[in-house]
Amino acid sequence: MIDPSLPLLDLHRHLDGNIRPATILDLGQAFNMVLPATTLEGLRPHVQVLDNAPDLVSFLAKLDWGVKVLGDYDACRRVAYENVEDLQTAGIDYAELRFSPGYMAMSHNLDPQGVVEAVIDGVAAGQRDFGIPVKLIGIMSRTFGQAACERELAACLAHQDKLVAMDLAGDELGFPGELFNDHFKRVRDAGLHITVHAGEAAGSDSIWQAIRQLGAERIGHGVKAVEDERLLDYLAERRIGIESCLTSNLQTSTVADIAAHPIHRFLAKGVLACLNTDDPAVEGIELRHEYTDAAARAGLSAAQTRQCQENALQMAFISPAERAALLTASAERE
Ligand SMILES: O=c1[nH]cnc2c1ncn2[C@@H]1O[C@H](CO)[C@@H](O)[C@H]1O
Ligand SMILES: [Zn+2]
Repeated sequence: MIDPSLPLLDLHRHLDGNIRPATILDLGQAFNMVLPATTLEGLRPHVQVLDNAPDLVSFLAKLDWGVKVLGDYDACRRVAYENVEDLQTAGIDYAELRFSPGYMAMSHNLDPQGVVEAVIDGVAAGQRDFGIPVKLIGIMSRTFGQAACERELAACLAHQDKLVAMDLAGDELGFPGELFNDHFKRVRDAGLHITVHAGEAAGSDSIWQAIRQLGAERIGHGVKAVEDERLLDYLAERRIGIESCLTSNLQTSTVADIAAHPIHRFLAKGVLACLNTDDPAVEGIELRHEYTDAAARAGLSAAQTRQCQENALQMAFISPAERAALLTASAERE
């Protein structure tokens, strides 16, 4: 359930995991590309998870067509802009949109730094037109190795004043966090916030690693924290929040069933956990679905979903004044 007197925040949302199927068709045509289908219905099974994927890497393959059609910087600008429009349609009051410039640049040999600029530009135009506050998080896609992540990091740091944080995403089992210790030292030196995808495909050790070696202040997914009581205590004490994504965790087979998701354990332990979408277009869901259907299936009460809304407000990479403004705006809506 969503409490309308509190703001609705999406803190874990991949901009490049939320490219509209209609836009994929349109851009595919504009760049003379052969897509697997020429109609929306035909394209859907190639860009959306219809049956749960057997594992994370198979799930992630569904994001590929979205970035394959990014033939120039205008295309990147367009998807960034449409992402802000989607926030308005979804009734979201504030979002942190994350993106992997190297992944977006890859298919057409774009310059990752040009992609960063186009995304910043498209989101700024979206904010002007739709009036939704948005912050950007740069992603290093671990799937493509250390050198590719160095290029992504350099592209992001060239515009670090326009980004609020850095993240590490992609194939967690194939590319453990240890490979990226030096990258995150540079992120810390730059003074950006840090959130890391951890404990999704790999176990609780990966979460400890993200906190102790990478400097994570928040954890994306963190499902496997439930294996380690000491870690749960540590997360609660240090107020390291968990960005939960219930439907995503089902679709990647991280959990067998939403009813088995550990979010209620996190909340019972006093861990700051909140609900998020992850890759809305690929999953075929929006944040409202997570707060209503998925939350109900996870066994969350109205008090607990309200707690998630409050936790998101605590976890967001915003100033006290920005937090107060979000609270005032939602209170006035009542
Ligand atoms: O649920 C997820 N877990 C791990 N990585 C993800 C997830 N969703 C998307 N990406 C990764 O994020 C980058 C694009 O923003 C890509 O590397 C994609 O594979
Ligand atoms: Zn994610």
